[in-house]
Amino acid sequence: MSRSAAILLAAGSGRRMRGSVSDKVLAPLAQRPVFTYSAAAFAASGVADYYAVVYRDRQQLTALAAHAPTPSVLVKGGRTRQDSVMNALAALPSDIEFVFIHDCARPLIQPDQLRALHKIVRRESAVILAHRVADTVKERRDGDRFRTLKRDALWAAETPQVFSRELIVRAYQRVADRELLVTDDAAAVELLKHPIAILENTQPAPKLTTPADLAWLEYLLTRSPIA
Ligand SMILES: C[C@](O)(CO)[C@H](O)COP(=O)(O)O
Repeated sequence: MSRSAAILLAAGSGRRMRGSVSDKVLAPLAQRPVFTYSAAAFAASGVADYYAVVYRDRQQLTALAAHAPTPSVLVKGGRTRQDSVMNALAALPSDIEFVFIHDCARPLIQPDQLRALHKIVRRESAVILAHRVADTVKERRDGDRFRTLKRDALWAAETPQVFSRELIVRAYQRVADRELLVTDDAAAVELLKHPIAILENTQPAPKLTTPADLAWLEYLLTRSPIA
C-alpha cells in the first residue's frame, strides 16, 4: 500500500496582516488557532500517514508542536514558500509516494475534499484544488496597456496541491536549477510540462492574507450550511 505525507506550511511571514496579529496561523479563529483547522481536517480524512509541519521560529515551533497531527516532523521554513517546501520534501521518509502540500492559512479545507484529491493523485500524479475566476482579469503589459485574459480558461489555485513524490521533487529541482521563483507548487510541475488535474472547489475558501480575511473566515466557519 502506498504511503502519503502532508506538508503543512505555517512559516509564512504574515507581512500582509500588517501587524494585526503576531502570528497568523496561530491567530484565534472562532476560538481556535487557525492552524488547528487544517490539522484536524487532515487527521479526520485519514489521507496522510506522515506530516511535515513547517515552522518559522522557535516560539512558533512550541505552539505548533502541541497541535501537530501525528506522526510528524517539524521542519524549519526557508526564506520563501518554495524554500520551505523544499526543506519539507527533504525531510520526508523514503517510502512516501504521494505528497499533499497545504497552506495552513487556508483553514476551510474539508476531509471529503482531501479524500477526493487523494483518489485523483493516484491516477494523475498531480492535482490541485482550485476555483473558477468570477472577475474579468486584466494583465498589465506595459505602462497603461492591458490585455484581457480569457475568463473561461482561468482558475484560481488553492491548496492542497498533491503530487507523486517523484514528480514534485523533480519539479523543484528544475526550479532550483533555473533559479526561478514560483508562487505555488503546480507552477514548478508546469515547468516539466506535466499535466495537472483540477478538483473544482465550489465553496468559498479564502486564504488568510489580510486582517479583513479573519472576519470573513469566521463567518464562513460558523454560518449554517447553505443547501
Ligand atoms: C499556493 C497558494 O495558496 C495558491 O493560491 C498561494 O500562491 C500562496 O501564496 P502566499 O503569498 O505564499 O500566501
